[in-house]
Amino acid sequence: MKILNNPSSEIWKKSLERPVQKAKKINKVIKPIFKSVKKKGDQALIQFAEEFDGVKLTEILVTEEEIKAAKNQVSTELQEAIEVAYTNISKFHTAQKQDELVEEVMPGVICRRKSVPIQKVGLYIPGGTAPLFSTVLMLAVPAVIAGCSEIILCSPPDKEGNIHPAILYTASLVGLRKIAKVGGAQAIAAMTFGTESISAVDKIFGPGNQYVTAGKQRATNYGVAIDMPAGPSEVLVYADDSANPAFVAADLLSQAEHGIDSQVVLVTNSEDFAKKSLKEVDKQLKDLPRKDIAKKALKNSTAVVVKSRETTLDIINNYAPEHLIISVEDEEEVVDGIVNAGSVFIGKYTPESAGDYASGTNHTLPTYGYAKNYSGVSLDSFVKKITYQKITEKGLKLLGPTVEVMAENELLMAHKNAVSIRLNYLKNQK
Ligand SMILES: NC(=O)c1ccc[n+]([C@@H]2O[C@H](COP(=O)([O-])OP(=O)(O)OC[C@H]3O[C@@H](n4cnc5c(N)ncnc54)[C@H](O)[C@@H]3O)[C@@H](O)[C@H]2O)c1
Ligand SMILES: N[C@H](CO)Cc1c[nH]c[nH+]1
Ligand SMILES: [Zn+2]
Repeated sequence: MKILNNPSSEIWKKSLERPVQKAKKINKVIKPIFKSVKKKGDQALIQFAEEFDGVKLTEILVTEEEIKAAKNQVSTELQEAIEVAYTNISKFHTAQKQDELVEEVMPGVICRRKSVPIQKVGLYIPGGTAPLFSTVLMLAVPAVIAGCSEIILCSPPDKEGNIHPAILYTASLVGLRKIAKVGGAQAIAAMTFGTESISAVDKIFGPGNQYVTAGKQRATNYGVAIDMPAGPSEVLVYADDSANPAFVAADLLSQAEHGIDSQVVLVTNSEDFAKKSLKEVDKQLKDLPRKDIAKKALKNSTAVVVKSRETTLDIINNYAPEHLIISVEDEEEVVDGIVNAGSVFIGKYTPESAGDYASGTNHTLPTYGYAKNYSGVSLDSFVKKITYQKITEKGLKLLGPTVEVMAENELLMAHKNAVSIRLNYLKNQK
C-alpha cells in the first residue's frame, strides 16, 4: 500500500481507480453460459457445476434432509450469533416499512401510494472463496418482511456437492425452502430464464465475483431487474490523530481479505498517522489465514495524506466508497459533508465488520463508485410502489379543464375527449 503526500487531484484520481474490470473478457465467458442455460436448463447447470465447481451433481435443489442435517453441523455458538444478527437486521428492516400514503391534492382528487412486494425474487449467495451465510440474512430477511411470495436462493456447491451448512441453516431460519446448488453466471441465467428446477424471477439480488456481476447486468437485457452492481468489496477510512492506527489497519485488512480485486483506501491529515497505520497493516497481515489474498488487494490500495477538509470531502465523494469509516474528532461535521457512500461507520468503536454481520444495516452495497447513483439493499429494494388516484364528480369538474387545455396543447385530442365526454355527461345530467 503506497502513501501519497498532498497529491494533486489528477494524481489521487489516478491512484484511486479501481482495479480494471475485464468486462469484455468476462462477457465472452458468460454469453455462452446464458445461451446454454436458456437452451438446456438443468442439464446445463449440471454441466457447469462440473466445469467450474468440480462436482457432478445429481440434484440441483437442496432436500429437506440436507437442511435438517445442516442444523447439526452448525455450533450452538454460531447459531446464537446468527440469532442476534437476525434480530437486529429484522428490527432495522421492519422499521423501514412505510404506511400507505394518501393525499387529497384538490377537493375530490385523491392520490395514494402503496408498497407492494415484488412477487418472485432470486437471491445469490457467494460461495467461491468464503461461505457468506451473513449475506443470506441481508437478502432473505427484507424479502420475507416485504412479503415476496416466491424466494429462490442460489449458491455454488462445494466439491462434495454441498452448500455450506451455515448457509442452509440461516436460509431455513429465515424460512426459505427453495435452495439451489448453482453458482456463478449460470445461477443468474437460471433465475433469468427458469429451468426445470429453478423458476424465473422478477428481480435478482446479491453480491458476487465478476462473472456474477456481469451476469446480473446481462439479465437486465431480458427484462429482469437487479438490485445493483455489487462487486469486489472496498472500504475508505478517513482518520486523524484521534484514531487508533491498529483499529484502522484492522478495518483496512477486513475488506482487503475479501478478494484479490478488493481495494482499500486510507485518507488522513497526518503523514505520521499514515505511516503508523501501514506499519500496523504489515504486522496484522502476517497472522491472517487469507494473507495472500489481502496482500494482492493491498497492491491496489493507497493511503492519501491531505490537510484540507475540502479536498478530503472531494476525495471521498469522488471515490464514492462502498463502506466509509469516519474516525476523526469532529465526526458529525464530516458526516454532513458526505453525499456519496454505500454505508457509513461513525467513530472509532464502529468497525465495518459490525455492519457486515450484525449491526442491523444491510451489507449488500454498491461498489466501484456506483454509490454515486445506487443505494444499498433495503426493504425498498423488494417492493415496488403502486400509485392510485380516485376522482369524484366534484374533482373532475375542478381538474377536468386543466387536463383539457394541456391535452389540446400537446395535440392529443383523444386525451382531451376522455375528460370532455365525462364533463358533458355530468352537465346533461342536470
Ligand atoms: N458488494 C457487496 O455487497 C459484497 C458482499 C459480499 C461479497 N462481495 C464480493 O463477492 C465476491 C465473491 O466472490 P467468490 O468468487 O468468492 O464467489 P461467487 O459465488 O461470486 O463465485 C463463484 C462462482 O464463480 C464462477 N466462476 C469461477 N471461475 C470462473 C471462470 N473462470 N469462468 C466462469 N465462471 C467462473 C463459478 O461458477 C463459481 O461457482 C467477492 O469479490 C466479494 O468481495 C461483495
Ligand atoms: N464486506 C462485504 C460487503 O462488501 C460483506 C461481508 C460478508 N461477510 C463479510 N463481509
Ligand atoms: Zn466484509
